[in-house]
Amino acid sequence: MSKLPPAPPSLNELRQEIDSIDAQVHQLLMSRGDIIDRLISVKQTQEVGSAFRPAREADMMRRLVQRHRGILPIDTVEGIWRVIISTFTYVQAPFSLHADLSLGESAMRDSARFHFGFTVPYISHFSAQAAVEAVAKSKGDLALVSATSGQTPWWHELEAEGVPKIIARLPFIERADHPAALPVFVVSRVADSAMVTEVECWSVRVSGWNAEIARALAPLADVVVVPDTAFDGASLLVSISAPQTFDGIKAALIAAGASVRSSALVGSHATRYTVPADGASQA
Ligand SMILES: C=C(O[C@@H]1C=C(C(=O)O)C=C[C@H]1O)C(=O)O
Repeated sequence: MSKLPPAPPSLNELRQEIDSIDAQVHQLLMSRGDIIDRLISVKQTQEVGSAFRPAREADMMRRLVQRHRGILPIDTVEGIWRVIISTFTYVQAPFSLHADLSLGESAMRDSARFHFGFTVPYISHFSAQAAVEAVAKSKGDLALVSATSGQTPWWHELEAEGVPKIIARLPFIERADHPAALPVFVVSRVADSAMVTEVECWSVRVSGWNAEIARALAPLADVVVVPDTAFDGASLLVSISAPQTFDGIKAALIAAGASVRSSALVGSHATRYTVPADGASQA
């Protein structure tokens, strides 16, 4: 006599399993919240501007993607953790997001909501300059500005000591079809020790700027350019990753015929991290 195969679980049993998992996930989130009070005192969150720790967050997002398996889309996992991390940062020290909408509203709003959720207050500005100025006047607010184009050299506001700097580039995890793919710089005031310095962002003012110089620079660094009438030249925001160095970029600019009038480090961020279509990730 052959044995009957075991009966499949009933729908009710499967739903009980899901309810039990949901209760555990919720319990774990509440336990995560219980750590915050202790974290605030150990980390001295109140003393620097923002509780946002870009180095830690970039590392957490990379590890999340590396360990992910199964049918849940990576977009969903990334979005859930962005909301968890941002909201926990917010409950440590409330902050607002100042988004520059001058290059389009919907993609910027999607980026803000995907990376920071709906609890963090969202404030619209009609220029990058205004968003960055609002952050400069605040203790720990964040500005979101385009990382690839600009209408004004807003990064001049970041040149002095003690002012906000570029602290991150979003999305943390780049890939084709990212639901919030707009390249965005996050500008804020954070503790120096919390900065991730893999990619340096330099404000460089040059005279004698032309298409040939732009072509010489293109393979060496990512550059946002706006005309600078005062110098009959251009204001550049140059993102430099190893093995390139600022001195190397400066030498390339001079060799191509530009004069470098001034330069200042205006921030830094984690190395861009890309997940190719087949799922394996690479720095
Ligand atoms: C919890 C911290 O503060 C923030 C919140 C984080 C989180 O919720 O995991 C991580 C980094 C910080 O932006 C921390 O510094 O570890």
